[in-house]
Formats: sequence, C-alpha cells, structure tokens
Amino acid sequence: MAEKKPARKVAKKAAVKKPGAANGAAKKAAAPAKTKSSVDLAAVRTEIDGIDRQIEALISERARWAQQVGRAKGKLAAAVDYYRPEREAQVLRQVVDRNDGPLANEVLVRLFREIMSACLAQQEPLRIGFLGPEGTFSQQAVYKHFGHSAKALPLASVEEVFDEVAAGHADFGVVPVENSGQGTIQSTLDMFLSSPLMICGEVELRVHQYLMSRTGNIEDVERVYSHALSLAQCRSWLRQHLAGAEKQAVVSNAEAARRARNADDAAAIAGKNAGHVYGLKVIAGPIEDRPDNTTRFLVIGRELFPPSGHDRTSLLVTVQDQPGALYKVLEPLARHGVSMNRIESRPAHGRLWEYAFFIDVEGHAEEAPLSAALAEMQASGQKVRLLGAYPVAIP
Ligand SMILES: O=C(O)C(=O)C[C@]1(C(=O)O)C=C[C@@H](O)C=C1
Repeated sequence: MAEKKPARKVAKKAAVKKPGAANGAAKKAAAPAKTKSSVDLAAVRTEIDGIDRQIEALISERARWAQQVGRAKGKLAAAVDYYRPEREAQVLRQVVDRNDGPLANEVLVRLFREIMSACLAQQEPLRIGFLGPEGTFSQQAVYKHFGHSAKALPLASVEEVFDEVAAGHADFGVVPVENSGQGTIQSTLDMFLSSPLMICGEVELRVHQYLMSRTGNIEDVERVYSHALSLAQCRSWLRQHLAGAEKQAVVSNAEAARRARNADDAAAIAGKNAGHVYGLKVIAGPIEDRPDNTTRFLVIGRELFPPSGHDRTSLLVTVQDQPGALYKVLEPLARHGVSMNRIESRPAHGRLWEYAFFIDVEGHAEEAPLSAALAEMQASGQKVRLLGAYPVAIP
C-alpha cells in the first residue's frame, strides 16, 4: 500500500513580505529602524508573528517528511542507521548557496543544523562521545556538527572516546586533531594505528580562550590551569600579563575550570562555556595570541559513508624502509591528478624505524579520480589503509 504523504498545511509559495514593501503592514519600515518614531513597532511585530507562524508550520511539515524518510529507509536497528552525513552536508551547502543575507552563512547553517538534528532525533537521538567533562571545546564541536538534539556523552580521555565508539556504546565520537597555530595533536592520530575506527566527518571550531577565576581578580592569580595546547595558544598573553604565575597543564580546559573553582589563588584558561558550567568570572578574554585560532576535530565512527559531492579522504600508509618507497606508493595520486592536502609522518607501532604516513587527499575514495589512484596504491605492495572519506567541514 502506498504511504500517505505528510499533510501539507502551508501554502506552497509562502508570500513573505519584505520589510518596507509597499503593500506590507510595515510599509514605513523602508530601512532597519534607527529611531523609535520611524517604524510602527506594533505593525512590524504583526508581520514577524505571521512569519513565525509560517516558519513553525514549515518546520513541522519538514519534520513529518523526515519521518517519511525514516519509513522509506525501513525499520532499521538504531539511530545511527538513519544518520546520513553526506545528505546533511548537501542540505547545508544548499543553505549557503541560497543565502543572500542579511544573516551570515554560519548563522543559517547553525539553524538548519538544529532543524535536521531535531528531525533525526524524532527517531532516536544520536549518542556522541567527547573528551569531557562538560564545557570542553570538544563538546562545542559535538553540538556544532550534530546539533543540540544529539546526546553528548562526556568521557575521560580520547582513548575512551575511541573505545566507547568501537564497543557501540556511542554512535560517533568527536576528537581534536589539529590546531591552526599549534599543529597536529599526534596522540589522536596515533589512535588510528591500533583502532579499526573510521573518520566520518570533520568539524572546524573557532576557539576563544578566556582567563577566568572564582574571584575575577587578576591580582589573586598565582597559578593558571589549562590544557597544554591552550596554554600554548595564549603564550604571549601570559608572558605579558602573568609572567610570574605558575602554569599547570591538565587533561582538559573544563578540568582546569573545575580546579580553579576550588582555589582563590588559581585561574583557568578555557572557553566561556566551561567558566559558565563551573561558576567562574571572566578576568580577560579572548586572550589567544592568534585571532584566527581554530581547532579541527574528527568525527569517528564504524563505517564509511557515500560521497557528498565535496569530500576529503584520509589514508594511512605504512612503508618499508626502502629507497623511493613513499614516492612509489604516492605516485598514482599525482598521475591521476589528486591533490594532497596534508601528510604527517609518525613512527609506526611495530617495527623499529618503520613510519606511518597520515595522508589527506581531495575527493571521495569511491569516486574518480581518487578511486583509480587508490586501487593502484593498494596494489603497490605497501600497506594502504582507508581511514575514511567524509564531507569537507562546513563553516
Ligand atoms: O534525508 C535523510 O536521509 C533524512 O533522514 C532526513 C535528514 C534531514 O532532516 O534532512 C535527517 C537526518 C539525516 O542525517 C539526513 C537528513
């Protein structure tokens, strides 16, 4: 029997008036209000109420269609089986392409991400492991990528995030891998040397650091807690303003905030969220040395997803210690015109002086030209493991 379509309560073409449109109730609002007298506030609010009604009806209608998609996918075992990162990336790119203001792409992407997150959670929320406790930048990255309808699970370490995803207790994990100023977080990359998990996505997060304490007075600060990477991101600021204070690296920024809560002579460097969770006052911030300070996170999961149209592929190549070995294994990439975004060498866990290369290339492993290059690389006799193919981060 054919499935009944979700009821369509909203007129197909939503007739939304522009502020200042001649026939609108808000016709005096030709430009955003500058003075109280230039705009009929009550009339503008009436317009906004009407638009809100339409938005709400459309969101509900979208949610009903998403239920329909769920039915089309059949009765699947768990939320993770409904999740389609490639489709979400396509939806968000369309949002960006359509946007001609006034809201920034980032803002619209955030709103649509939340709508998709809520639509997906109708079936069941995704469970996402991250480096806890509450308030870390990793938690922010979870919500940026999966929306607030996902269930974020704080875990004690990056190792535990890998373990919980591998055991199926979490659907995905979000782990930091690189900072724009400090480079690669090698301990995260090294996890892939022994873990069978795959990379299913990437998230870029602008990181703003704040110095916070219980008293809110810089004069009280004799000790500063933070994650080693965050201390490094604020090195110049600390040298200028707190040269005499002891700097103590701890496992996460949120842990730093937790410790600072318990001592009047201590402060934490962390995100505002962590300060909020642990009841700290902001002394100064943002205090990162580089204004474009950004951390890249990986989404780790158990499977490979299909292409989204703008993807990146991560490979792990282990080569034997022979002249030209790395050149030979990478040569098909150049011949097939595949761009390499990054290469990182790490000692392989196994033989002495054997190296593992983490390589990011443009494109999806299942699509030309990368698929052909990859087949040749895998036939080269060297160990080439596909770590994942995933949509390029959406700002
Ligand atoms: O298109 C789908 O496959 C859906 O399940 C719908 C939808 C959405 O809300 O757009 C929801 C969750 C998926 O992760 C991707 C997209």
